[in-house]
Amino acid sequence: MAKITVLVNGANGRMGREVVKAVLNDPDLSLVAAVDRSGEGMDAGILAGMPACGVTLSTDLAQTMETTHPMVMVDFTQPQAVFGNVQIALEHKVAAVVGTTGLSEEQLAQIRLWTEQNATSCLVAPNFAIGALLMMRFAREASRFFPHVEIIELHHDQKLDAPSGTAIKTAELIQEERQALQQGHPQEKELINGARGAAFEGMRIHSVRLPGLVAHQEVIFGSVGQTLVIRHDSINRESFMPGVLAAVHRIREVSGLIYGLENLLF
Ligand SMILES: NC(=O)C1=CN([C@@H]2O[C@H](COP(=O)(O)OP(=O)(O)OC[C@H]3O[C@@H](n4cnc5c(N)ncnc54)[C@H](O)[C@@H]3O)[C@@H](O)[C@H]2O)C=CC1
Ligand SMILES: O=C(O)C1=N[C@H](C(=O)O)C[C@H](O)C1
Repeated sequence: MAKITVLVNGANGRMGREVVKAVLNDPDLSLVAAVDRSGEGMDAGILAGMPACGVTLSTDLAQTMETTHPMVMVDFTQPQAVFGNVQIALEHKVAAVVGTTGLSEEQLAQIRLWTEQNATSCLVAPNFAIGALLMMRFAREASRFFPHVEIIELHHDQKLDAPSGTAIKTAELIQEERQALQQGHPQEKELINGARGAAFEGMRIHSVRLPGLVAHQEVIFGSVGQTLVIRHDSINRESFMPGVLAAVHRIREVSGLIYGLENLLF
């Protein structure tokens, strides 16, 4: 069977380097291009801590697509860049696997249109760790019985967006299931701005940023005389790779926009 050819965008970043390594180690995938705004001309394999692979980093995504013709682009860049990157990929009829967070609902709607216009597909996955998908699924289920809930997400201090994409997706899933509820005391007042976290449909999301952390989330439910805590920890970035690889393998078997890895895998 022919290998799936892959372009990694953001190949010099924390996630991008891990994806390059995972693609190089997968016998059914072929890394044909690596793009990043830093590290131009460096070998992607070496940057990822592997032997040289002969793919050097470039900075121009469109031009690189036109010369290397990848089947799939994997994007782990940054919130301000991802929308434009996805447009370039889909207009070149390259299927996109997107881990970068920060896309708005309006942007997702536009991405859906591009997939339709170009007869291709795009997965936007706020979290590729299978344990995180289960944490979100369990939280959604628990909220049927425990409508009082707060989300605490904890990440490394280089993260650009808050709250995390995972926390937003978790809140959206909970919202689908739980009864409408404005939590907290109606007269509560913040003595310091932001003390109660971000408000989302009557629940609160809290963001912690500290060196030493990777990606962690607790969903805390409270009821009379009991609490339930659902927690997931990514202790390294390898935790995301089985999900990324599964998405690269499957993305061309589907069409349109898929939001959430669970909708491709489960
Ligand atoms: N969906 C998931 O499971 C996960 C998602 N993420 C998300 O992935 C994104 C990247 O995270 P990290 O790798 O930690 O960040 P990072 O800052 O380590 O890497 C981003 C890389 O993208 C490059 N870059 C930025 N703008 C670019 C552009 N316009 N064109 C080409 N390259 C560009 C940077 O030079 C950098 O090398 C973030 O949005 C983060 O939230 C991170 C971990 C897991
Ligand atoms: O920036 C990160 O690191 C992560 N970002 C994603 C998010 O915003 O949810 C996924 C994971 O939490 C790691």
